[in-house]
Amino acid sequence: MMSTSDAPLRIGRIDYANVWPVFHEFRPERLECRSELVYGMPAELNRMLRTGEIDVSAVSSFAYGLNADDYWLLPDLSVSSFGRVQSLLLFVKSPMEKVRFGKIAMTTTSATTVNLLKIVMEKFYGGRPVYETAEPDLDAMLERADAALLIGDHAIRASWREHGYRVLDLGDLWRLWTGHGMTYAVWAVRRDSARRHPEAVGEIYRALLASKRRSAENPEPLVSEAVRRIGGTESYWRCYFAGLSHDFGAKQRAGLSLYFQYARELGLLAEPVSLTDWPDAVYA
Ligand SMILES: C=C(O[C@@H]1C=C(C(=O)O)C=C[C@H]1O)C(=O)O
Repeated sequence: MMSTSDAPLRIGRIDYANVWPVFHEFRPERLECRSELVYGMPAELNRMLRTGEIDVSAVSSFAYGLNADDYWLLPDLSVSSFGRVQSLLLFVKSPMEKVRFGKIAMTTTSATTVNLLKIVMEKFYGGRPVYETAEPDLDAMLERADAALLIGDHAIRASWREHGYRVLDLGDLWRLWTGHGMTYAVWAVRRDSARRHPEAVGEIYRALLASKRRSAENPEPLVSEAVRRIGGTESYWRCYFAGLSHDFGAKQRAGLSLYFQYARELGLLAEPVSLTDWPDAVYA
């Protein structure tokens, strides 16, 4: 399904707090072009961007890697970290000795982090666990598995509980083993949509950058909204947002390129991935 030229452009918004700094001040109704937001979990938006049900979206970087020939990156937007993220968490029930060759339950909502976990377990820890995907419910996952991977707000809420498990932060592990940062999500536009609507995509892109800039200057509105909508303390959310980077410069690109290289080495990706920016972004 592809949008026709008079249909509104559909913009995917990941329904997790990690993208708020880019979307918080973004108001599609104030734009000249017709556009609408579509909320979803990363895995749903990944699928919708692939089928053309949406035109531009924050998606898992792994999903970009799978479809790089059909997408362009909106430059300088990402969800990245240089170390600890606090929302990409492996909850470990059994000793790591057992987890390495045991069973790991992984949330259905992710594409980047499930493959990051495979890289960490197989390449760095020399393990070969069995993976299964499951709805993001920590107790149900750990009834049947030695460890469970949650991302986003599901991971944050679970980390606040008195759960008694050991917790590994995937951003931390990646940094520890590689020395690099990691990019979990990027903003991608379908090439066919961008060719049909370059001006609208430019307007949307400028508005996203402006929203990101405002949130970086003053994260306090995000912090209060997160406390109100999700819970936790102001200091938790200040630290959470400060630990994320929403830029996509040389350092983020280096970390993501290494991830794609390792994913290929493990057969998780069939082709090498090049990071190709939307060529008209220079005019936006
Ligand atoms: C930092 C995060 O990054 C995310 C992880 C994703 C993935 O694993 O596919 C996709 C988008 C982001 O939501 C997070 O979920 O907390």
